Amino acid sequence: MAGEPCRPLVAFEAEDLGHGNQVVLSRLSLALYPGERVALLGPSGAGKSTLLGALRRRLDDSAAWCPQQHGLVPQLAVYHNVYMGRLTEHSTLANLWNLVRPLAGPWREVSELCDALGLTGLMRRPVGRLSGGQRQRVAIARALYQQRELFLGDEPVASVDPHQALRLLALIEARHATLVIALHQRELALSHFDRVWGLRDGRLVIDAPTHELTLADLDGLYPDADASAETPREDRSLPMPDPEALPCARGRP
Ligand SMILES: Nc1ncnc2c1ncn2[C@@H]1O[C@H](COP(=O)(O)OP(=O)(O)OP(=O)(O)O)[C@@H](O)[C@H]1O
Repeated sequence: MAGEPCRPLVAFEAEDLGHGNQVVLSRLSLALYPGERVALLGPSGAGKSTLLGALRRRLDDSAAWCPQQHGLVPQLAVYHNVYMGRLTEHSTLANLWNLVRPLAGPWREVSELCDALGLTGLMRRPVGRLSGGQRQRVAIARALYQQRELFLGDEPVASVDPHQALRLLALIEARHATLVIALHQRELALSHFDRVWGLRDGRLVIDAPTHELTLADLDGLYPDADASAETPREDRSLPMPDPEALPCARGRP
């Protein structure tokens, strides 16, 4: 109903996230709303993968997952690696048969995805014989093949050129209503996402719509960034929005 606050797909309220006894992100509060495209930024080790892992556990089967270490099997062909995105949807027998003789339906679907991702003609090539950028695209193809509403990506466009990064993001966006993507390209974060979550020093220090942010705000996340940013870092830490005040639009406006 108009005027009703929309419900987040997932929310954390003052939660500690980490590994075993090690807290990486302390007292983390954030919410992901339907339709949002979120760029997750922060220096190496800030906790981006840790947060994505926690989101993934909460969202379970509703999220397609494109991990940083692609998790591809180098000995297997591109087709088989992409097919693994939906391995659990088929019977063991079908999966075994598919290894020997690819199933017609999945072959056609994977082939279309590979064409869209610039992997035409590589369906039978073992992943171990691909370039880094090609492997990255296979990992994206496998995540797209899962056909979920939500996409979680850990630096899925890290090892491709800027032009290709745009194309890949467009493909991901076209197939998913909601995205959370870790990346290091700050300009891309501002130009192609609705919202930024910025991590630094074990905290979420930015949680804001991109139209309220500048490159200098994002530079402040990185200790090595140009110190010419004019605003002191304390002032660039943006408060959490009040979910009650947020109508449902493309995520929250
Ligand atoms: N499986 C793990 N077990 C224990 N500690 C871990 C594990 N994975 C990550 N860490 C630690 O958690 C902290 C955050 O790591 P994380 O991988 O989440 O950062 P990141 O922002 O994704 O970094 P990068 O940009 O380098 O991928 C680091 O100190 C890291 O050493």
